[in-house]
This record gives sequence, structure tokens and C-alpha cells, in this order.
Amino acid sequence: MSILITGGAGYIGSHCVSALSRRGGDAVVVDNLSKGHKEALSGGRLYVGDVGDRAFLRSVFEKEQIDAVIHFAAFSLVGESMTVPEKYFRNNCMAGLSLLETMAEFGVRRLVFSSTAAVYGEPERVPIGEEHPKSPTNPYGQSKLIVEEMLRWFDAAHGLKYAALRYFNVAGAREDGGIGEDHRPETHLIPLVLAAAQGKRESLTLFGTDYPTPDGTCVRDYIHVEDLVDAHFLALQYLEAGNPSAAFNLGNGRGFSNREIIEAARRVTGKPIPVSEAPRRPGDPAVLVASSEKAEKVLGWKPKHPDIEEIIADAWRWHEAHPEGYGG
Ligand SMILES: NC(=O)c1ccc[n+]([C@@H]2O[C@H](COP(=O)([O-])OP(=O)(O)OC[C@H]3O[C@@H](n4cnc5c(N)ncnc54)[C@H](O)[C@@H]3O)[C@@H](O)[C@H]2O)c1
Ligand SMILES: O=c1ccn([C@@H]2O[C@H](COP(=O)(O)OP(=O)(O)O[C@H]3O[C@H](CO)[C@H](O)[C@H](O)[C@H]3O)[C@@H](O)[C@H]2O)c(=O)[nH]1
Repeated sequence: MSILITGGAGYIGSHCVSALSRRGGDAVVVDNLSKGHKEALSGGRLYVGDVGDRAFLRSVFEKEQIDAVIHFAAFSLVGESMTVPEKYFRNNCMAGLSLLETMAEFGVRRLVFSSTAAVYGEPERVPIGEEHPKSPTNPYGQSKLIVEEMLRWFDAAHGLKYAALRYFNVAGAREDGGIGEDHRPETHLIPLVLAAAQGKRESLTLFGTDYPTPDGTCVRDYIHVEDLVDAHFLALQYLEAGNPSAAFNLGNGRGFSNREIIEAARRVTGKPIPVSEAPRRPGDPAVLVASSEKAEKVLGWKPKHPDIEEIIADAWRWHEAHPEGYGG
């Protein structure tokens, strides 16, 4: 069985390709390498091209026997999406549509879609369940919600069954440190904290210390990338078993403040991590914590690495082994 993994050369996609190879599966990777790294691929057949290019996608579907698709390819910088929304609607919605049309054309009827906690916007209550109102506060989250809505209609019209997986904060790296997170630019807290620990940055800029949280900094729910990837295979099995399309939140159900993350990173690395306090980053909700009860009950998903120090330690191993990321 061949699985098409779009965005397979990116951070989460490359962990998925690696996990699929370990399971003896066959990965067909489509990535335009706009953000991804060829070096992150330890298996699978890479087709370099754009998901938005229908002729290119068609050629891949003609050549390969695709049974199901896991769709990671997207842009995901919340801040950038506020200033250049067109980039997000084009790459996430229009390229997404191109993929759905191609799947319908070739009769491929199972899709696991990378959605995000950003579809909920500022939460009315935490932990956030799947039924929580969706009110994105940025074009990135909006673009993912639009794709979720397109999926609903592709299911109704073409019988395309999907699982929309709404990730919370993804972190960590494969346990052997061989692949990891190398976003350019990097905007995520944990890799930036670790860059400060390595002395690659003078300090970590801490955005906002006046939130209505116990220590004044934002609270997030971190999920190990390997646990996240496991959920994709469970979601595929769920769809293969003939179950209806559904959305699932993926997090650990436990929040850590930004200060707690910095403290945990100090313990893990044994390094001082200088911090400079700065105003809030626009668009950041104070608290984002998932209820993943549905994924646990319906998919049988159970994170194996919920410990925040283990998540940070795995990321640290990757950063220490690859101080220049994939460029080193
Ligand atoms: N990292 C997180 O914490 C997080 C949280 C929630 C959701 N997500 C979602 O998960 C997915 C993967 O995130 P990531 O952190 O691995 O991102 P990433 O940027 O590392 O990976 C995305 C990959 O897709 C490729 N790509 C982008 N647009 C493409 C296109 N039009 N055609 C072909 N390839 C294209 C890029 O080159 C890159 O390799 C994204 O959809 C993102 O929105 C990530
Ligand atoms: O240099 C930094 C970087 C981040 N932060 C803070 O750390 C927290 C976490 O920020 P990240 O950028 O690591 O993660 P987000 O919670 O903003 O974003 C994550 O969740 C979003 C959903 O809300 C999207 O899905 C996005 O792709 C995903 O990375 C936030 O309070 C942020 O302000 C800092 O203080 N300093």
C-alpha cells in the first residue's frame, strides 16, 4: 500500500515518512522544498513539485498506486499570515483544492489532513474539545478551517473520507536525533529556547508577561512529534475500517507556561538560558490546552512521550548533533 505524504520533507512530514518506512510501508513524497529539506528524508520516493500544480500531481498519481494521502504541505507562520494572507489562501486552500480534485479524479478516498488548534481562535473554555466554536484569529487558522469545510463537501459529493487532525504545539525529534526541527525562519518556542542554550542566540525573547495565567506567560500544550505521527497511522486505520470522517484534537491535555518551558530547558540542557522580556506577540491566545479524549477513545491513541523534559531532551539531542540544522 502506497501512501502519498505531501510536505514529507518538512518537520512533521519527515518524521511521518521515517515512521512509515519503519513500519514497512511505502511512502510517496511530494514536496516543493520551499521549506523542507531533502536531507530529512530517510525513505520514500521524492517527487519535487507543487501540490497546487494539477498537471504535476496528476503525473504522480498516474505513476504511483496511491491508496491514501497524508497532507502536511502548507505554510504555517501565523505572524506572516497576518500581513500576507494571500500567500496562505493560495498555498493552503488553493493547493489543497488541487489535491482534493486530483484525489477525486483518481478515486483515492482516504485523507489525513494536518489541521491546527488555530481553527478555534481565542478559546472560550479549556481544555478545548472538537465541538468548541471555531473562530480563527489569523488567516493561517482560517485557511485550515476552509480546507476542513471543503473536505466536508468532498465527502458528501465524492465519498472522500477524511480525518482532520488538529495539532496543538508540536515539538521534539526522532529519539536517535537523526532528524528534527529546522524551520527557516524558526518561530517556535522550544527550538528558540534551545538556540539560546547553545549560544546561537544572545537570549530568548519572551513575548508577554502580563497574561491572566499563574506566572503571566502564555500556556501551551506540547505534543511529541513521534506521538503526533502515531495518530496519523491510527487515523488511516480508522478510515480504512469504513468509519465516518471526523476531526480529532491532538495534545497531551496538560499546559505549560512559557516560563515553565524555559525552566525545563535549563534543567535538560544544564545551560543558562538568558531571557529578555518583550511585549505580547499579536494574536497569541493566553491558554491553549487540548482535550484529546476523542482521539484516545475513538482512535485508541495514547501519547508515549508526554513528559515535557523528554520532549525537550529529544529536541536538544537533534540540535546538539546538528547545530546548523540540515545545512550543517
Ligand atoms: N509545527 C507545528 O507545531 C504545527 C502545529 C499545527 C499544525 N501544523 C501543520 O502541520 C503541517 C506540517 O507542519 P511542519 O511544522 O512540519 O511544517 P514544515 O514547513 O516543516 O513542512 C511543510 C512542508 O510542506 C512543503 N510545502 C509547502 N507548501 C507546499 C506546496 N504547495 N507543494 C509542495 N510542498 C509544499 C514545504 O516545503 C515543507 O517541506 C502544516 O500543514 C502545518 O500547518 C504544524
Ligand atoms: O521567541 C519566542 C517564540 C515564542 N514565544 C511564545 O511561546 C508560545 C508558543 O509559541 P509558538 O510559536 O511556539 O507556538 P504557537 O502556540 O504560537 O503556535 C502553534 O500553535 C498554533 C495554533 O494556535 C499553530 O498551529 C502553529 O502552527 C503552532 O506552531 C507563545 O506564547 C509565544 O508568544 C516566545 O515567547 N518567544
